[in-house]
Amino acid sequence: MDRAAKLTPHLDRIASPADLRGLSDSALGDVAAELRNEVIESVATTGGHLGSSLGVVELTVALHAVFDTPRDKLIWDVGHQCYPHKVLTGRRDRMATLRQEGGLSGFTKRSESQYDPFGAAHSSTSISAALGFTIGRDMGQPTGDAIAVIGDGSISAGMAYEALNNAGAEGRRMFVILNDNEMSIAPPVGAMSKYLSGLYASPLGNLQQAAEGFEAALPGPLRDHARRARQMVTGAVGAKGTLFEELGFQYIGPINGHDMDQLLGVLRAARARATGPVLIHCCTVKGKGYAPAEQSADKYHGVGKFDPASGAQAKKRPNAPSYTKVFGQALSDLAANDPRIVGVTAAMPSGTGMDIFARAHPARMFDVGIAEQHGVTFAAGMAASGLKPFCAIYSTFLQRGYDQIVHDVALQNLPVRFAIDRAGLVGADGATHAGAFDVGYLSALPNMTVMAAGDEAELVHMVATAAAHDLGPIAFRYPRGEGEGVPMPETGEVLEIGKGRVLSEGSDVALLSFGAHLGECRKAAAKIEAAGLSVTLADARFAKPLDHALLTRLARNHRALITVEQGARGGFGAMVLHTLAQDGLLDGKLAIRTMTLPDRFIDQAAPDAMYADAGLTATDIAATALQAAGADAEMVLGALGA
Ligand SMILES: Cc1ncc(C[n+]2csc(CCOP(=O)(O)OP(=O)(O)O)c2C)c(N)n1
Ligand SMILES: CC(=O)[C@@H](O)[C@H](O)COP(=O)(O)O
Ligand SMILES: [Mg+2]
Repeated sequence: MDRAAKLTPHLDRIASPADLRGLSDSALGDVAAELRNEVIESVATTGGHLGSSLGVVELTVALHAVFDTPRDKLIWDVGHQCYPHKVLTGRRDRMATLRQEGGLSGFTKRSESQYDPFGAAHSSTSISAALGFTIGRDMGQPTGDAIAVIGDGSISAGMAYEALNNAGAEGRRMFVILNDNEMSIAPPVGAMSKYLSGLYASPLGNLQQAAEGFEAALPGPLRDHARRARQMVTGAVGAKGTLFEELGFQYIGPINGHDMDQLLGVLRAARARATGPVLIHCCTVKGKGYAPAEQSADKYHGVGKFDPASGAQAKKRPNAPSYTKVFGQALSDLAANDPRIVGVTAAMPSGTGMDIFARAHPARMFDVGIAEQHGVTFAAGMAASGLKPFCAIYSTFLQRGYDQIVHDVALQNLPVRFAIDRAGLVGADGATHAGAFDVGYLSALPNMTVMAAGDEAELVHMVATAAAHDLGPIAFRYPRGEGEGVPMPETGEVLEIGKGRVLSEGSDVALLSFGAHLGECRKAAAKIEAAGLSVTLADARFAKPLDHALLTRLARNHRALITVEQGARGGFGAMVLHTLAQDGLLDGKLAIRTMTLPDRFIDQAAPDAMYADAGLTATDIAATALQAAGADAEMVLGALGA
């Protein structure tokens, strides 16, 4: 993109936030206007979280202009709205690398910049982190004020209340900016959303807003008198404090988060006067200033590359249905004949396919907001009542509800069905969103059944199996994106719990796949056979309970047994090792290798590149198998086409 052609004279002068602090208020407005266009043009070439970023352009400029970042700690909740922040904090020239291998993260990240004091991506952590920094400041650490910017969706999560509760009680000076754009990924749900809308619809709210606007325009001493008068009036009419004031925060707002004068006035006043925790309620528009985003239902929450002139997104034709769509449709079909099936999502109906289910069964899909902990125990209550709840939560976000899975579901042996999307490596969202740990953290639980779909047809069978399984909790995992393009069954067959399947018989090497790396294992098998060894390829289907008969057969009849999974150590391969040891099959004759994700976090890249980085390509699998089977180096190199 030819920068000269874009004419951003004001933005060009901003090498760091310090350069904002010498500008006039109107010049700051000019920077914001150019910054918005910069974000649109940049995300058009990379894709990413456009809507949220456009909603905080003025807020970002004002926060960096008023506060002394990086000494003052600006903490973005989720961090998906941080693109304007990244442009202003020295990363403008790297925005073209956003969410790509070796490039900028799509979220804030400590290792990326001193202006990113706290990493994010999972929501609702910013107030807790800000309070932590505040304690640090008060105990003499070299840090200034802490400012958490949290959205109306993110503030619906329990963790945010834990933090508000604690911060309100601590009573220490810190700032929370509630960025209220009346959107989560989908339109917001929950009583909190209604409450916030009420705050700026209330007559008092409007009066307060008018008074504050008037106040902010007054010169210093007069402004103090006006403020005191307003507080007396609101006090006199017995104005009920907002929830936030009841929790010990000074509440300011609602203010217009796109009005630079209001923002600057309120932030300057708050910074000058705050002696305790302050919450500034900022009303913004998700996708602000870009018609295609403002007009779209999801406000361009997450977009691919697009034409900035029209907003038209580059749509590539899928080769196969996505696992998400296959799940949503399979569940909808089953629910048509089973009134006990209900669905639960935590603010991600479209991401999980629960939107498909909701269109078919609107009264049976429950969106609990960003509240995975509540969602799991809510589903447990449904199961205890006799319903068949399908709790559809991404692997990475399910981590948020782990104790609820242990304590409320597994321990009580309640038949909650967990539909775990985004299992394995997810690509552009990087390490924070990797679905790496669910197999380990679920297989460790008594009563839990853990499945993984080898392809999209297997997913249909697993949905049917889960629906039929009333004996206790059951989970099935599947990756982000398209399936393998295999023939699809008319309906799902109910699988025998704990039984795997053999896809091809051999005698030298056994490849035991768990989940969607089955395709890569097929390619590896071909390479191993090309090297002259015969291969048994099996799909375990279950990590718990394991198929002991299959394991015994593979262990007894092969020189080498290789397990492969799209997950971290401590998952499927570990379960196999436990079982082989218990079954006395670790006799020293069998060469065993467990192929997992490595013991490190893997940054964003295309999924194939991430799996290559993880050492899980077909070539890696073949090399591992051949070496385990005692093939000489020449044979291995030959097989690898090296
Ligand atoms: C624990 C967790 N659950 C779900 C998500 C997925 N997610 C990312 S952004 C988002 C919506 C956030 O809404 P809001 O805080 O209002 O921010 P906005 O996008 O409106 O700026 C969700 C659900 C997440 N990042 N973390
Ligand atoms: C910011 C966030 O956490 C979500 O928007 C997430 O990026 C969605 O992931 P998918 O794109 O895989 O649905
Ligand atoms: Mg929002």
